[in-house]
Amino acid sequence: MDETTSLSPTVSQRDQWMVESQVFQIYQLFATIPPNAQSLMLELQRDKHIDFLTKGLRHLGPNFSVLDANRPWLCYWIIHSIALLGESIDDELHHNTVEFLNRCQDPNGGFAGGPGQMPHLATTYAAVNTLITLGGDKSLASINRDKLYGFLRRMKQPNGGFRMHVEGEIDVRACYTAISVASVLNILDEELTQNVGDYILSCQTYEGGIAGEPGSEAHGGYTFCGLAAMILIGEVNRLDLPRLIEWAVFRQGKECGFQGRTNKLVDGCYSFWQGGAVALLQRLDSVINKQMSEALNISDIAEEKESLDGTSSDAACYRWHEGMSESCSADFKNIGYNFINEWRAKDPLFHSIALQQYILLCAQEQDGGLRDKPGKRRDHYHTCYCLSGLSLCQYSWSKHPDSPPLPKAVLGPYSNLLEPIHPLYNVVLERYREAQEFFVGGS
Ligand SMILES: CC(C)=CCC/C(C)=C/CC/C(C)=C/COP(=O)(O)OP(=O)(O)O
Ligand SMILES: [Zn+2]
Repeated sequence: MDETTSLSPTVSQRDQWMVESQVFQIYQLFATIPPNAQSLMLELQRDKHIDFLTKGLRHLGPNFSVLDANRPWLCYWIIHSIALLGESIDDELHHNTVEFLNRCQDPNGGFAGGPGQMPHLATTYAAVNTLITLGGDKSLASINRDKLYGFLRRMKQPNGGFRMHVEGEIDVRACYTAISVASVLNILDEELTQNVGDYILSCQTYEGGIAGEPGSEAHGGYTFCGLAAMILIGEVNRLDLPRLIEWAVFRQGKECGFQGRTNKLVDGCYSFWQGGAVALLQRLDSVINKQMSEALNISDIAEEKESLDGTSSDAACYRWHEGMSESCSADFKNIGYNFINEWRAKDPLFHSIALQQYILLCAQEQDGGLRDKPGKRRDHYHTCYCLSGLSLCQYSWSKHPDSPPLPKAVLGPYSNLLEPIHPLYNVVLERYREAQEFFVGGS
């Protein structure tokens, strides 16, 4: 390779520079305009977003036929976004959505991507979260929990993981969606949780993040899924949390938003997947401190032992992981179940104002809807996950989910404030509480 070839940029470098230049142009423009114009630029276009979302729930054009096996997802992305904005849909749309999802429910349990299709864990998660978000007895009672439990058991694999559907892939998404619905519907038991922790642990990579499957690359989407699932089953202390934090926080770059994996482009949806993982880690203070102090003690002991008998520090590190699972599991077993009440938040571990800036200035379309990055088109998926990330940012300093954030925590006018979410399930907190009352309190 001659010198010229070695100096020419790679395709990924060019893509990165293009995105940086588009983002910085927006920030430069923002910096040069008067404060009242800045305030307008930072305003969340609530009415336009509601308009874009409600239209999508009533009618979608022929281009959407590619999402025919994802119809409960469209319901979730849209209805959750509307709930985050503090609004709800009218009675007729509410009724029609419950009826539609009921037609997606398989007689043998689980929800399919559309009526007559095969049940799938991802669309089951989307349907359950939608019905919880809609709320009300009719919506909540429409979920056949006994049959759903049977579906989850059929998807369970001997290695601890779950399959997405019959003969489908086994991955960390499947673990999260199965555990999340079982947990929120109060049907989680030992048969479902058995060895899930081993499977997820086998997906934590040398970088510190979590991959979709053992041996793959760490990715924000799977990292959120793996971490949330580990919290829900009370085994989060088994992950190497200091490395996970380091990997996750360094995914926020100079564009102010998050990337999904090392050396890839910023994308608004990772405001939730990565921002959500960091928000969860922020609340695991005591587990992380315990891991760190145990690591220090162990490495002191390891050094001493190595000087005595030449045992390698790798072996000591392995023992540290083994020891952790025994010594901590009793203390932290309940952390998943009590998570929302234990809201012992520290200051955010990510730059919350910078992320809000990316979401409002780069991901928001002034005509409604949010997107991946400047130059891309709005869509319902990115609208949902950009708004979910924005909500996390706004409450990231709050010591308790019920205390409204201080104005300085909310970038732009205070009217930008969204509803708080439960960070493990990504449903609006108030709707989660109603579901808890229905599935746990009442039964
Ligand atoms: C609950 C549930 C079903 C969660 C799904 C989580 C999730 C978003 C997983 C990401 C999947 C993935 C490998 C995307 C990479 O896409 P890419 O290569 O186009 O994007 P990138 O360049 O940003 O990595
Ligand atoms: Zn995206």
